[in-house]
Amino acid sequence: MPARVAAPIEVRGLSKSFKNVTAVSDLSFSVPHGSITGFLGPNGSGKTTTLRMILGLVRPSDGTSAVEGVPIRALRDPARTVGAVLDSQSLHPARTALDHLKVYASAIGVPDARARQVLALVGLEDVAGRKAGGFSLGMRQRLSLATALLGDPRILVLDEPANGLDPEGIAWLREFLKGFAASGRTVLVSSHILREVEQTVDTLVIVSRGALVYQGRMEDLRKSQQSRLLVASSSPAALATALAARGIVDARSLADGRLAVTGAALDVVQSVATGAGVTIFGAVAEHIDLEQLFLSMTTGQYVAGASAASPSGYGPPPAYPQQPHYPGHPGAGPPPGYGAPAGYPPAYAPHPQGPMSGGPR
Ligand SMILES: Nc1ncnc2c1ncn2[C@@H]1O[C@H](COP(=O)(O)OP(=O)(O)OP(=O)(O)O)[C@@H](O)[C@H]1O
Repeated sequence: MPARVAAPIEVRGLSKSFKNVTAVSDLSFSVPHGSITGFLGPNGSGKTTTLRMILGLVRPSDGTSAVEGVPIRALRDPARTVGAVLDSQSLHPARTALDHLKVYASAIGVPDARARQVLALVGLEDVAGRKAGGFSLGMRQRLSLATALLGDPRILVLDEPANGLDPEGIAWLREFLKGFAASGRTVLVSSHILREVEQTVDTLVIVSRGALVYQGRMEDLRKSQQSRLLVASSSPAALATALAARGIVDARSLADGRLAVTGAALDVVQSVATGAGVTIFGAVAEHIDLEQLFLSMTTGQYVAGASAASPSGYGPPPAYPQQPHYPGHPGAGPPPGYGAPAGYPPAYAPHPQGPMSGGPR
């Protein structure tokens, strides 16, 4: 029997509390080899803390994490194994892109020539001699990524790399990551916006309040989306009764008088209506998009799609507007630094972080 190949990243029962804040709670998941795994969750749901624990920068309160089967500190060649971009520090503003990379190249023991190679990989070769202080956010993100690539790692860990990028930057990142994974390598990328990574990731780990709410393939999540028919008829009550008699029990009245029917095709609804003497005036299919599904998983809140007249009767009763959830800040709204406008205040500036830099907190 072939030996079991260790997952690129595996966490088991990982937990972290900061004083009275539980940031991560009994979290287990594994990142499949060759995947682009999206690590999704709202602000404050414990993503950064988890990534920092995986990278050995935060000491777990409980549980374990492994990179290619071993704790990160036991890796023989960490820079060749995993490259990371976290958002904790800023680039030195007075240092050129090339110099910045050379400093890191020397720290991890790779030749200076690699600095130019990674600049080319991220499309920054033309600005190699420019100071990072004058870089746009997108350029800084690319430079951070270039730094993470210096060791030619098999695994990339990226914390919200699309944050603040324009659509062109996001498209570029998507293609870059797909190319990286297509070469048999693995990506773990966090985001608080599913739509932002929807076209990039093939596997999902979704967390809410520090705990796992979904792990699986993107494709399976898509398939699990149920669409419903919004039916306008001469008698919604009679139609609901007739549908129930045919075993179609998920039919709910909407505030606008339509019936929302789940689990039946239009021709079936039409034939049941005809049999019951009910006239159908019109029907539209409502599709729940993934972002709404994501919101319902992570906040317990269902937000109606644009095509829906009303969300009533669908999922948990929505209370509009609903406060986002910030663990550790019950009812207090966002903690300082959260919900910051687009653009990177210094505390959020991305920074490539070699897995061995800094000690665990
Ligand atoms: N060093 C720390 N000291 C105290 N509390 C912390 C610390 N780091 C994180 N937390 C708290 O832990 C919780 C999870 O934070 P974390 O940054 O891991 O979430 P996140 O999902 O990455 O959020 P975001 O998307 O906003 O970065 C939050 O309530 C946060 O305030």
